[in-house]
This record gives sequence, structure tokens and C-alpha cells, in this order.
Amino acid sequence: MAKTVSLKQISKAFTDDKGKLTYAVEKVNLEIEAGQFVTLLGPSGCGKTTTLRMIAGFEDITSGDIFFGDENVNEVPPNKRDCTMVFQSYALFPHLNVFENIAYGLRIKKLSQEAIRKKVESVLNIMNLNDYLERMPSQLSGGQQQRVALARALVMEPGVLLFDEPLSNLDAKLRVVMRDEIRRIQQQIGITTVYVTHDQSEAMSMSDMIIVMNKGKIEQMGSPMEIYQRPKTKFVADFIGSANFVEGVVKGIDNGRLLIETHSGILKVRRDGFKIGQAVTVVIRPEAVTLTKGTTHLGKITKSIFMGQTQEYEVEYDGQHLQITEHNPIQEHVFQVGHEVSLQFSEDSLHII
Ligand SMILES: Nc1ncnc2c1ncn2[C@@H]1O[C@H](COP(=O)(O)OP(=O)(O)OP(=O)(O)O)[C@@H](O)[C@H]1O
Repeated sequence: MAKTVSLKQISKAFTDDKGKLTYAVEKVNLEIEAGQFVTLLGPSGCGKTTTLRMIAGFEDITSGDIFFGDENVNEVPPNKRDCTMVFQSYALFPHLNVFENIAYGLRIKKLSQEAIRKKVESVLNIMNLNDYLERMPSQLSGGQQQRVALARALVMEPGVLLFDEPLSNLDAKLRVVMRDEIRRIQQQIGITTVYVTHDQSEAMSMSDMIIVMNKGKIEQMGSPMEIYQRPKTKFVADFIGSANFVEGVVKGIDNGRLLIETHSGILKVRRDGFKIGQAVTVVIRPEAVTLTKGTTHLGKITKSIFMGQTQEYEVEYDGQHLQITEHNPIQEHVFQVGHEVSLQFSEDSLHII
């Protein structure tokens, strides 16, 4: 049965080489609903793996409490916790074939031969691995090995499934296939999942909730859309997707839209909760700007690159270089380096922090 997971004021401190105490994770609070897919996302060293390892029980916690459902699991050893971890390295047994790799945990639990066969067959079906039963891990591709690793975790029917960067060793195309597959299976089974990655597209495409971490703390949590469209800090805006930042001051309100005065004119932003006179940073996503031949908000193209589905521009504007993306570019309308352009800002897509 899928379980809720609660982290209450969880901290992990390490003593560094000079004997100084440093926090890898500091006072993290997190409530994960049963059946939810939650991703811990952040740059290298932000504490996501340490957090996952504390949930798994591989890492002692310095302070705080972890609950699976109503049970405090602080003192429960990893093999007794109702969770299974899928590792980046797959960690398959090289001397066992696919069937036996998947059956391994069930044999340790001393299930009957018949029960083991039934359970293994059921995950083999879910994972499309029926044709590979007899193969050894060395005879499988990276993607197939990852599937076996996932099948081995699923067969244990854990309350919580944990993933530590499971797709890092796969090539770009296979990563997309596998992430869709993991999400499909997770939804089909409805299992609570905590997934660690530093790849924002993986987090965006798979998660119900993304937890953005920075320096051992949670910077923001929310649905992929909230995190992308309503980042609370520059760090989040910059880490998820690309973002341009323009500094300004709130000058007034017009029809429910804030008027932000910037160096090169007024930007209108549909947003509440800011006061007149307040200094703000306008977050401008690359797709929130349309380039035309108009006469307002003028800028100059400094880079123009055709990427197939998009044309990627860099535009000198307001003393800085903005990254702007145009979707479905048409050859006759594409601007070249040196062209002067007018920037039209989509007020619904702009955001301020
Ligand atoms: N056993 C340890 N002893 C000392 N410091 C540690 C230990 N394990 C982790 N750290 C430190 O804690 C911080 C967080 O590490 P963690 O592995 O959780 O980060 P991460 O976000 O998962 O990074 P990555 O994506 O690189 O794996 C880092 O600064 C790391 O150096």
C-alpha cells in the first residue's frame, strides 16, 4: 500500500576535514502524499542525495523525525523500512539471470516458489521484460538493465519507491523513453515515489511536486507549472528553464496590471501583492517575448540560431543580453544579427519577484 512520507525538521551534519560541523541538509520539512511522485531537484551538493538516503535509512539523521504513514522510522534499519531504492548504477547481481535478479528479495523473504513465480511474472509483464528472463545482466542493454532494476524494486511491493538519479547512465533518447515508462508504471501502481535528479526536464515531465533544494534547504516546492511560472527566487527561476532578469520599480496599477518602470520603459505584469515604490525583479522567460519591427522597447539582435522547432535569439536590450525563443520560425520572418527589433512582452507570462 502506498504510504505518506513526512520529514519533520530533518537535518544532517557532517564534520569536515578541519573538524568544523557543516550541514548537508538543514531543518527540512516535507509532506508527501500517498501515491505522489515527488522530485528532489537542485545543483550538485545541495543535499538531495543525503535527504533521499535519510528517507531510505542509509544515512543516520542528526536531528528531526521521519514518518512513513504514522510510523516514526528514525530507528528502523533500511531493510526493515517499507521502501526500496533504485540506484544509478542498477546494482544488479552479475551472476544471476533476469528472473533470479528480480526474485532475489522474495527468496530472502522466504516466499514459496509459486508465490515468487507469480509476483515476478506480474512485474515482468508490467516492465515488458518477458523475453529476457534467462539473460544475464551482461547480455542486456543499459535501458534493459535499468528496467530489471526497477522490476526488482517493484516486485517487493514497497510503500515507498526511491530513485537516486536512475537515468544518468543512459543516452539522451533512452532517458526520455525510460522517464516516461517510470512515470507510467508509477501512476499505474499508484506508488509513493521520491526521485532525485539534477535534470530539470526530468523533474518537470515526471513529477506531481518538485522540491527545489539549495545549500541544504528547500528553496521552493510546488507543481512543475507553479515552479516554472511562479518562481519565488532568482535561484529557482534560473535553475528551472532559462530566465532573463530585468530590474525595475512598481510605479502604478492599471486595470489590475502592475506598471513596472525599467531603464527602457514600462513593463506591464499581471500580478498581485506588490506595493507602489517597491523594487522588483521582472522574470522574463525566453518565450514571453515576441520580436517585431515596431518602434517600442527597441533592441538589437546579437545572436540568431535556428534550432529546428525554435529560433534562439540573443537581443541586446536595456544594457543587457536577453535570451529569446521564437517557436515555429518562418524563414522570411527570422531576424539576423544586427537587426533592430521591437520587443513585445506578454504581460500574462511575465513574473516578478
Ligand atoms: N559522508 C559525508 N561526509 C562529509 N560531507 C558529506 C558526506 N556526504 C555528503 N556530504 C556533503 O553534503 C553536501 C550534500 O551532498 P549530497 O550528496 O546530498 O548532494 P547532492 O545534491 O545529492 O549532490 P550530487 O548531485 O552531486 O550528488 C555536499 O556538500 C557533500 O560534500
